[in-house]
Amino acid sequence: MEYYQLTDGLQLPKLGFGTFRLKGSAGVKAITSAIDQGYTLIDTAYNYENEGTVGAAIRRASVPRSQLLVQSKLPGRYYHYQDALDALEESLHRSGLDYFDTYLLHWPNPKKDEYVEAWRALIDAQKFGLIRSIGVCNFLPEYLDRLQKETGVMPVINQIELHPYFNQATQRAADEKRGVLTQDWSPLGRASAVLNDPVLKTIADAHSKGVGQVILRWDIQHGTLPLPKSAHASRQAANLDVFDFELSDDEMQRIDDLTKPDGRTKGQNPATYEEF
Ligand SMILES: NC(=O)C1=CN([C@@H]2O[C@H](COP(=O)(O)OP(=O)(O)OC[C@H]3O[C@@H](n4cnc5c(N)ncnc54)[C@H](OP(=O)(O)O)[C@@H]3O)[C@@H](O)[C@H]2O)C=CC1
Ligand SMILES: O=C(O)C(=O)[C@@H](O)[C@H](O)C(=O)CO
Repeated sequence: MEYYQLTDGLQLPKLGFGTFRLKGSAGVKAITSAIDQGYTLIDTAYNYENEGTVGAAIRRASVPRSQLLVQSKLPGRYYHYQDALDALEESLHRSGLDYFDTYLLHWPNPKKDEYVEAWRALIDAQKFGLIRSIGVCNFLPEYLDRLQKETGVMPVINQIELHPYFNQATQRAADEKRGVLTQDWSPLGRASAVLNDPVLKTIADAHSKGVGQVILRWDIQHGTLPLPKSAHASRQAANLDVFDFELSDDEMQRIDDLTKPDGRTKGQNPATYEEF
């Protein structure tokens, strides 16, 4: 595995595991399988209602907790300061963990305008030792700058929707300029049409790889960290097996050219979409 170093010093693997919709005993089985196969960064969220499932999988897996990186997220309904700390403690309790390695604000919800207060809670939770690194999801450049301006602390991670049909070139550059690592949610486009794209298929065939593997390799060569989810051991293994080939500049460009202005999978524009 190769690693990124966050600006606060924490190292993250270049690829992690998404867990949205992995719940209950089937979820425990799937997440245990992912860890046993080599995933060390596990992405969950309060709103996935599966932090207990993630904790159970970690206790069953063959890798000690100290060698894993667990990432969860604070939902928008808990952005008042004390609510945020209480929700974080509840998430830790549900997962049976003493700390999260990384912890993110889930959505900016700009109309509600509470994300700065929530950010102050994360800054303090980090000081209390409940979280190692703090970040955000779905933050536009102006929201990142506001956090820096009002609290003096820039997030180290911004997790955003990113796949070949919505490649986020502008947001990626904005994150990089600010020293923020971009993580990619729905990197496989939630198993939508992108997985059958003919350009991706041609490139995949040229490398004797699958389309999913080409997408994840493209993410990593852009310096971002994809979080593919799969309930199936064989796909989990395939999605991790992306470190033995390299896309050429021309192939990278051909994939970049697939982006579409309205390429979001569910139209969730963080300037207008709100989630609590
Ligand atoms: N911060 C945020 O706002 C958000 C964060 N996330 C995070 O990002 C993670 C990933 O995004 P997600 O929306 O789950 O979607 P993904 O883009 O990871 O796609 C998951 C889908 O692709 C299928 N799949 C996985 N691997 C392959 C493969 N190699 N070939 C073909 N199909 C495959 C899966 O099926 P199967 O399971 O049957 O294998 C599943 O249906 C989430 O699980 C979550 O952790 C997601 C959305 C928003
Ligand atoms: O999965 C997540 O992390 C989300 O933020 C959700 O909004 C997800 O994108 C979704 O599709 C909810 O319908």
